[in-house]
Amino acid sequence: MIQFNQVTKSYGTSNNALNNISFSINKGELVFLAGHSGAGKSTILKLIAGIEIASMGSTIINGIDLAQISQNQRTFIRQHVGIVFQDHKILFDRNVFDNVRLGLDITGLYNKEETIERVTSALHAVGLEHKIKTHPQELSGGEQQRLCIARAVVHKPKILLADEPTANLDRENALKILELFKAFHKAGVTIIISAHDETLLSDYGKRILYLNNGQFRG
Ligand SMILES: Nc1ncnc2c1ncn2[C@@H]1O[C@H](COP(=O)(O)OP(=O)(O)OP(=O)(O)O)[C@@H](O)[C@H]1O
Repeated sequence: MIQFNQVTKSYGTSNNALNNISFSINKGELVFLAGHSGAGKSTILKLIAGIEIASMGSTIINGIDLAQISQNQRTFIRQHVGIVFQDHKILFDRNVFDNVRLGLDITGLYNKEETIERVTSALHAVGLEHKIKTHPQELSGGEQQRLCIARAVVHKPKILLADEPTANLDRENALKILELFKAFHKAGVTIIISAHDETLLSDYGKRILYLNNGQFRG
């Protein structure tokens, strides 16, 4: 379902962010991306989401080479991808409901009733249904992360990408967030989670891809 063939990504600086990497991830897999700051984890996620394009090599999602498609097709692919961004991208002038609703904008086809149903169901899935009218500044760090996850899944994506979703959380809250991803995984979603804290990941018995300076190690 996700295939990288000899992918190199350069941002025009002296070192490549990714250097000739190849891997594939099957439909329904849960995979962790581990590695130091600057190793290239976010770059892999951005390539899968079609936010960035590979400089060399091919990035294939569901048999479609992202380098070969039109902007419209790219939007279509992105409708099947949910992203939990590293910098959260929470809008603090809107309440929880409106922040989650933003996740539906990429599809934009829902009437008011469907919108309410989808947002409520996403908030229920992350245990935030009681905070629907709350403003984000009144949420704890863990709750803000749950809000980001609800926004990422509200359009029911087939692929869920999460960039350092456990950063800045204590171990207890980080484990709760990982449990949430496990629940989406059980529901059949393909999930890729980046994290620099390898000790957190090792207990999970899932596949871990270790990155070091834009290449896989081990
Ligand atoms: N937009 C950009 N322009 C120039 N260089 C970039 C850009 N984005 C990333 N890089 C560089 O590419 C390399 C890989 O960055 P990337 O963000 O993928 O790493 P990361 O493993 O996600 O790091 P972190 O854990 O700190 O988020 C780094 O050297 C980074 O400085």
